Amino acid sequence: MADTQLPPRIGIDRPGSFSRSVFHERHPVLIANLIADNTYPSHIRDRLEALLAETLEGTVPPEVPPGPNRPFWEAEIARCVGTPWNDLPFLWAESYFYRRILDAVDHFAPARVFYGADPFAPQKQAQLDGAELRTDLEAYAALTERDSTSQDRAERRQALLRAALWGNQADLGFRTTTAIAGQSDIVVDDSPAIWDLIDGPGSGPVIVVADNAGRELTADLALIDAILETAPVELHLKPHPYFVSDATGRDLLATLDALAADPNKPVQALAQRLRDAIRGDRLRLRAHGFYVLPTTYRHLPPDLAADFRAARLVILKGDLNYRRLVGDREWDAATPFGEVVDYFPGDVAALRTAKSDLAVGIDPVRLTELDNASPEWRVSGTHAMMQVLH
Ligand SMILES: O=P(O)(O)OC[C@@]1(O)O[C@H](CO)[C@@H](O)[C@@H]1O
Repeated sequence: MADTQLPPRIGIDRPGSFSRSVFHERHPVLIANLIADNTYPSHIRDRLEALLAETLEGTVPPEVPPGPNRPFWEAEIARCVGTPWNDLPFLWAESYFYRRILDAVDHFAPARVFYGADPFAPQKQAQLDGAELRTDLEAYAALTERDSTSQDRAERRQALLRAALWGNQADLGFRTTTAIAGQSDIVVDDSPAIWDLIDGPGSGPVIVVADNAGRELTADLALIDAILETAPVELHLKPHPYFVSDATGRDLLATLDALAADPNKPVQALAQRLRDAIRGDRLRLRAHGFYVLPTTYRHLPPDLAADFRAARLVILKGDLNYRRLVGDREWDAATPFGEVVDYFPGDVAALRTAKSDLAVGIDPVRLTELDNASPEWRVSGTHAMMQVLH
């Protein structure tokens, strides 16, 4: 589909909309949490509160916040300076908001005390230490202990894929103001095609573009371990903190440590296999500046496009990757997935729990049922989808 045919961008101006609630209801709690969780001196707390006030009532200032991708942000801010936050596109505004948070807490300020510190680390660590993750790991241990027949193996692989899918509920940005109300439904399930691509011919890797640290990354790593039985894997991570719990390289290392220290032997063995795979370059790790930009996958940098083209499958995890894949726009949810993402350079699978207004590729009859039965299904995190283009 050509750029000119795309529907309008989702904004944050409409009263009562989900996107507006993210800025006007979620972000005040998010900033309060940052201030409560971290030992920030008053000037950093003041900056965070001023940023929040600016996003609620102010306009985009001319200063370019420090950090990577500077030329990109210089051009974007030159274009948007003076624009009221309320008139910005949702995805752009959120991406810029998180960069401004990192500026406010001195994340990119060399020689300052909080240089490089992750403002969301206390929340991420609490999830790594939490009871929910312990339960996940018990379930993993039980699942992997009874693997003898080929049917068991197929069931185990499918269980790991589903765990990685539902792991996306553990997103701490979403949980800032929303309690999870269970796992209701997989609205689209293209999982047979996912396994066919993973097990298919060719020497290219499966690329997994991670989303959240903690429980989601743990489930992703268990899935990656299963994929490694048939294909090399490349795990793509954020180069710096973003959208609260997005996984960085440091989060990966902390997760491997947590798995290695777990009392369950199968979990310790998982950590060992993953570490061996990293040492042996069968599991490659990559961070890329593209993953912290508000642009969509339509505008991939050439190096990532080449990697995606050479991969046997690209698995995009989570809601934000979905928004960037299909475009954060007012789609008719019945628009075929393949029509929307036909631009993608290779085979791609999107695994997300629905936590924002947009969806595509939903069967029209199913869509009517969903809209009638639970009007909040697009934003409640209780509905999931696994969609494939190949
Ligand atoms: O990418 P993720 O972690 O699945 O979700 C990102 C998210 O928390 O951010 C947006 C609101 O800030 C929503 O799209 C979604 O709820």
